[in-house]
Amino acid sequence: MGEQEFIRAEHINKTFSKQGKKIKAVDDVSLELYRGECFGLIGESGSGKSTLANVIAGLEKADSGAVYMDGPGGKINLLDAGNRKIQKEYCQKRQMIFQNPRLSFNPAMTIGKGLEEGVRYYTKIPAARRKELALENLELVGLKREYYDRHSSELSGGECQRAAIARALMIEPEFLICDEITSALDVSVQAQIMSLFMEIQKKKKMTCLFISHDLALVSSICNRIAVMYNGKIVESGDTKQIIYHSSSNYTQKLLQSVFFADRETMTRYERKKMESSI
Ligand SMILES: Nc1ncnc2c1ncn2[C@@H]1O[C@H](COP(=O)(O)OP(=O)(O)OP(=O)(O)O)[C@@H](O)[C@H]1O
Repeated sequence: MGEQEFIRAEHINKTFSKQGKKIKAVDDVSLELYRGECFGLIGESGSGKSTLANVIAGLEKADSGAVYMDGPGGKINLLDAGNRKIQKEYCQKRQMIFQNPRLSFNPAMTIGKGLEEGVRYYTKIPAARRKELALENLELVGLKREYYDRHSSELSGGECQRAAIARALMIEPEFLICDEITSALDVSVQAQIMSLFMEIQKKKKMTCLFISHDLALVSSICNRIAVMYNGKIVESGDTKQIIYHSSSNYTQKLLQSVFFADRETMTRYERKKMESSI
């Protein structure tokens, strides 16, 4: 049976203006994600990954392009600004996890209340059940129930990213967008967060757009990847195919720097994952 399409971005363009200069952050990008897959988006810093993700998430307005998903009566364009109902429904289906987990939480609010925010906004679930849900999700990510009453400043970086994952799971999203979720963490903590993330993604069968500049990490968890450079997707498809038979000079350079030059500086976890993935 063929893969079932979950979301499709078509001809996305986004330009920023900075000090009178135009920066083409995303340049005519099209991308398709299958239901339940973890799709990797890689590329160096400034290549446009976050901007593309923000457009797909509905957090950034594109200059042009469309993002299609199944809706009542057929495909709907999520970028259709006129349709607030569609946008609210989509926001309930997707969640983002960012590089800096502390920014996911209001420092004045307890972790528990931070977890409950989305549920309070999107659903009519009563307060007692909201609290139960928050406690259940804290447990799911390996945090004790007492973290419910703590503040983000009282958590380590890794604990805070666990809490951010729990927060993202609260409204049971179908689609997770993960933007460099381990880059701000210590190497040993990165491995723990990655195995937690992979376990949850598989268990909940969520579709995921996983963004990272770390090709070794992405190739260890994603069967399909896209490589971005200068706002464009220079290559996309099967991860192994791209690693072994890349047709793009840029990907080849990226591969050389990650898999060969940096081999010595890789952590044992990264090396093991990379080697088992190719
Ligand atoms: N709000 C903004 N205003 C002006 N320029 C921006 C803005 N956001 C991004 N850019 C520019 O757009 C380009 C793409 O940035 P983007 O953050 O999408 O890249 P990235 O691949 O995610 O990089 P990183 O891995 O460092 O996060 C960069 O040149 C960046 O400076």
